[in-house]
Amino acid sequence: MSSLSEVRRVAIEAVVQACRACRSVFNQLVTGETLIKSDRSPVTVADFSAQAVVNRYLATHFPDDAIIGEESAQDLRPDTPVAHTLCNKVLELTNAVLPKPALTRTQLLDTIDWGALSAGRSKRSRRHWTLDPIDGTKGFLRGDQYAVCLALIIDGQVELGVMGCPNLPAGSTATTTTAQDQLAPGFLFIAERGRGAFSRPVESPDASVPIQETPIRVSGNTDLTQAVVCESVEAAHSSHSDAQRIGQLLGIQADPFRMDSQCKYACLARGEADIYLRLPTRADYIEKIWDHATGSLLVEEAGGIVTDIYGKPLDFSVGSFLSRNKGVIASSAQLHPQVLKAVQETLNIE
Ligand SMILES: Nc1ncnc2c1ncn2[C@@H]1O[C@H](COP(=O)(O)O)[C@@H](O)[C@H]1OP(=O)(O)O
Ligand SMILES: [Mg+2]
Ligand SMILES: [Mg+2]
Ligand SMILES: [Mg+2]
Repeated sequence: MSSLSEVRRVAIEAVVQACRACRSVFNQLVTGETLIKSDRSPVTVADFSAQAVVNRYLATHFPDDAIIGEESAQDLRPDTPVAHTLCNKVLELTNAVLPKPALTRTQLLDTIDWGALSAGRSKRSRRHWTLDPIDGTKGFLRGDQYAVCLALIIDGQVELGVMGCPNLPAGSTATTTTAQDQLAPGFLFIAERGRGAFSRPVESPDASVPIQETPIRVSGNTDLTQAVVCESVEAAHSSHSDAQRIGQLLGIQADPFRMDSQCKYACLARGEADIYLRLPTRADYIEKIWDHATGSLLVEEAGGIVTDIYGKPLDFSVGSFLSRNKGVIASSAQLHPQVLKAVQETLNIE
């Protein structure tokens, strides 16, 4: 079994290289390189490539570990010109960042599907990874925020989380990203259960200078009138109208800031926002583990609390879905009881 420091090192390297693949795509992305999945959500060559890169690192270093990743290579496998073009593009991107030898087409497809192909392991294993290769694909396509999110789950508990946010500026809650932000290195966040949460640049502007990690903490603000709430850009992912009513009940003055992806958890963890609300828009939507595993550990290790709208901790022990939870409320430990109460009053939860 590898030491935790080795696991941490490999997870960071995998996410850094996946971020590199995403960045190189953004500058060249053309419409034909986006697919709409059966659930109507978009997926790009960058999502496939980032999943291939991370899975390759994990499969090489931890061949016995199971992986639950968001994407599958199903749309790249058909023997059609469209699938071939897409697949070649993913292959080129992936091989540009992975160590040699280069992957073949078949190896690429199997690497993307590594989690599913080795699914038997997740039943036997006490530990597995979960990966969202690009969380916030809509943000990515707009040139705004997105995150590469990797987490290690052992016995149903998230133990390690690494989140790469290539477009995230330093200490700004601006929702749109400037050309300058896209050129900056962005931020990478690391959380280890019981060992704290840290921030560093995704890459060093100067390869000869070692990258420093800085510990991060949630905000110490206890004045709700001054609190900053963050929520999804997409009203379909979190109810903006319920959040507005909750904000009024709490006496919050500022408008919420809207941002795609788990970057919201990172902004909370580094004290830039006070409250993250993810309020259900549909009774039948069940959150997926890869959308919350990394972010929730980051906030907890930075001193915050993460629950669902019932006040229950997120339960990562039941497969790919958070089927025992509904919505998310995250904030500092001081503010959480008041926020939860306002959410429950507004949503008529007994
Ligand atoms: N109805 C929904 N409620 C909550 N989250 C959703 C919903 N539909 C999709 N999502 C997920 O929200 C995530 C983005 O969140 P955010 O709004 O915070 O950027 C995506 O991973 C997306 O999953 P998917 O990739 O399967 O579409
Ligand atoms: Mg998606
Ligand atoms: Mg995704
Ligand atoms: Mg996601």
